[in-house]
Amino acid sequence: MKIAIGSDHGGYNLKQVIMEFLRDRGIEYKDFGTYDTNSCDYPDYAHAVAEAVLSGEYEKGILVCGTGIGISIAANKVPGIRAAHVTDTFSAKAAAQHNNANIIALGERITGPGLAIEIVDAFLSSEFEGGRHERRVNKITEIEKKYYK
Ligand SMILES: O=C(CO)[C@H](O)[C@H](O)COP(=O)(O)O
Repeated sequence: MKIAIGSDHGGYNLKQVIMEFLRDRGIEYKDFGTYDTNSCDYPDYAHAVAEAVLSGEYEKGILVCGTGIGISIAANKVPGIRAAHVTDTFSAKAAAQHNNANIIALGERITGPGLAIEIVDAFLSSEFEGGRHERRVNKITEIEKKYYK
């Protein structure tokens, strides 16, 4: 599994913790920035990670900003992206199993490093269950198609 990861300055430190976890687990990843704690704009990194996931080269994405909110909103503007802003492991698991989320977004100013690792682990180790959930996810795609030509 290859993971695309990105953050703004507000998520930079938590991203380092998550990347260490991925390295320890032997999970391949690419960091799409930002590469320091200088103030920057989260949509830039949301967009880069969203495109990387859409390209098919990366199976899932992880985004971090201060709250996880802005960076998930921005990623969700990209058709085909289902970015779930999560603050607990139950949601992280359900995001994969029910929503077929291809990105999770976390907030460094909200979620501590220990919980963040558990959230990432839950997301990466859970799979889409299909069935009734597939019908619902397909309806999300239908909505997208109405607005993005
Ligand atoms: O959480 C975020 C977006 O949802 C950003 O990380 C946050 O808004 C950055 O704030 P500041 O420029 O004050 O560090």
